[in-house]
Amino acid sequence: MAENGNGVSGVEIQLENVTKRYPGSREPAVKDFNMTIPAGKIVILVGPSGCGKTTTMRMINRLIEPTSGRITIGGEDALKLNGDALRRKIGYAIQQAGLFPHFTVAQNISVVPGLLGWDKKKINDRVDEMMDLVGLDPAEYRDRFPRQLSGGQQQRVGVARALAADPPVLLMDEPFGAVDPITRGNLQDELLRLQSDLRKTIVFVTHDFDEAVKLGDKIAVLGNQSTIQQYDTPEAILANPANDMVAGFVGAGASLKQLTLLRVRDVEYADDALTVVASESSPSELRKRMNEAGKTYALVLDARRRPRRWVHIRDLSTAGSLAVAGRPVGDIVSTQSTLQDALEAILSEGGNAVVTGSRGEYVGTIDITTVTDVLQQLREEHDAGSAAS
Ligand SMILES: Nc1ncnc2c1ncn2[C@@H]1O[C@H](COP(=O)(O)OP(=O)(O)OP(=O)(O)O)[C@@H](O)[C@H]1O
Repeated sequence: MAENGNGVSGVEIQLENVTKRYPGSREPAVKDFNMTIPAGKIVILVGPSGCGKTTTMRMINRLIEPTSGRITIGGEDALKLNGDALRRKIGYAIQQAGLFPHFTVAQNISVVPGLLGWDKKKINDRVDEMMDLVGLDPAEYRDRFPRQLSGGQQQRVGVARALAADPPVLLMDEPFGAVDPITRGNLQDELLRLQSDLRKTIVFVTHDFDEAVKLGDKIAVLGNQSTIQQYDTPEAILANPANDMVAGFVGAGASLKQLTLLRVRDVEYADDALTVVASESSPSELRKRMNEAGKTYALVLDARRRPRRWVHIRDLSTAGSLAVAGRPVGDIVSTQSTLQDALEAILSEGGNAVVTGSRGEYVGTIDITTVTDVLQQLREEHDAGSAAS
């Protein structure tokens, strides 16, 4: 795919005065919709059930024909593109992956390249490349049928299929709606990782505001008939909801949600834990050091300085070696983790969560007061902001 500078392969989409009136309905499902979707960004459409999100999105790839209005994709009139051109330009991934049940994974991923008449070798290479991209080993999964995959794996195949013809635009309709929350979080992380390389223009529909905040460069909060209530960055929407409807959607936990926008590296975490490399010391030496430093807890590291165990000074009188003293470190966060992840780790650890650097090495610890201080500061900034406006 040709890139238009800065590694962006996506193109701008414009919707102008787009209306959809379904036959037999009195009111249009989408009324006079105007939006510019910037090239190479993820734009999320959120809003209550039935507000018109899916109708709006499907008009972009003409699965639904607009009643009136104009849609351009990279400057070209979408309503004038033929089927092949649309498929080349727009990938489409939906909830429950929408895979053909009697096609193998490879055949599913090959559908659009096949329609576009690519030769066999090119298609085969592309299948392997796409499977690697979404983290499925081709040797193992190529010839499986969808029913032989987990829900998360099916979604990955759905994304691979949508990307197979390397379209500049990707439409995703609740693509992770049908999987459990942990798999969903993983799929979201993978999409962000993919997008940092691919820089497609992605339009993504979801009910889930947290998902919107995590994934979106911009979020459009839609009301009935797809009326745009607010179209802005997640930060701006969280800090200043435009009206009561948006505020309701954002929810009372708005400042908590802002924790998903901040990373551990952005805050001042502590780096004063007493640490010891297990193979370089003994329980009695460590006890002496802890007494001198006035610490009741120490963190035992392995030879590569990765955190392994928490020990209380009491554990040291009975332990034979530091490799087995105390208890294993549980949830760990990295400097890249969001404060939301850090908060969960702190709660599950029941105190300090260990922070690691890029190679998994100890760099510090973070506790609940760090998080509550940040929340307090966000609230004060928000109050000052609303007082000023
Ligand atoms: N084929 C159709 N014929 C008639 N009305 C339709 C059709 N498809 C959707 N609608 C109506 O258009 C409106 C918008 O539907 P749409 O599916 O776009 O909403 P949505 O925001 O995506 O909803 P959800 O979040 O529940 O999927 C709804 O009132 C729906 O009943």
